[in-house]
Amino acid sequence: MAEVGNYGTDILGLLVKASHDEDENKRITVETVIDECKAIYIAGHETTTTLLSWSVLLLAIHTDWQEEARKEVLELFGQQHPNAEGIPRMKKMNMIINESLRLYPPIITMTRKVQRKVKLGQFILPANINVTILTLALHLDPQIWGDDVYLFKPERFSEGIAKATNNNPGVYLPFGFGQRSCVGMNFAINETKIALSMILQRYAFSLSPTYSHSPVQLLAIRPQHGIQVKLHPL
Ligand code: HEM
Repeated sequence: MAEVGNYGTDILGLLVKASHDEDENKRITVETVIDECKAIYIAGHETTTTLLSWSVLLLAIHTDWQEEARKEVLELFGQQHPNAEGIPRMKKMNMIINESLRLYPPIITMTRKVQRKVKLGQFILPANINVTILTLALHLDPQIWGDDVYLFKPERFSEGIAKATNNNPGVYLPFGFGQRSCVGMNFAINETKIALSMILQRYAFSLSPTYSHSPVQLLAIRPQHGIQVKLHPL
């Protein structure tokens, strides 16, 4: 139990603490606390769920990578729950997640407001317009990724994101870029690694013939009819 006045150090605790700040100028309203909770819930739930779903689809199709991932999970954790020492050492899993996020970024566009008139390449952008960045178009550009751009090839990321993008961080944006990039990135990646590991420890899975491919944008890009896989207990 938290003591009175001690709200804990998780995000909710920090928000509640800020709503009780003695300095009126720093204090936030209860409405702001509620808004922030809604933002975190919405930004954090759909996105991670869809990443996990598309990763399962890709591994159900590419069973060679599923085997590679399972081998890594069993080497690191055996049948134990994934732990804090092993999770950062998951190289194959990282490659698979990076490639899933390239092909199926849950958030496919981002918007930035132009604060003041600025020259961007050959364009002059006036102040107060919104610029939309097409994440998906960048992720599927053959000039950046090569002619095999539509293929699931986690080996692109075998030497990290910088190498895969030729040191151009602006072409791979699953979590955005700059000061307003995703605050939940590490949390989401760890959560996905844990969930996938626990599935791989227990089941082999293959794509069901009833699956029908139909990505649809409902906030995040999600599979319209779900993802049906056949589970084979190990
Ligand atoms: C696979 C999972 C996720 C993906 C793909 C994702 C993607 C993104 C993207 C593209 C942005 C916009 C960044 C920008 O404009 O540069 C964003 C912002 C944000 N994300 Fe995530 N996100 C994920 C998980 C999460 C989780 C788990 C949380 C919270 C626990 C979260 C909280 C937020 C918040 C609060 C923002 C707004 C940040 C700001 O405006 O300063 N996200 N996310």
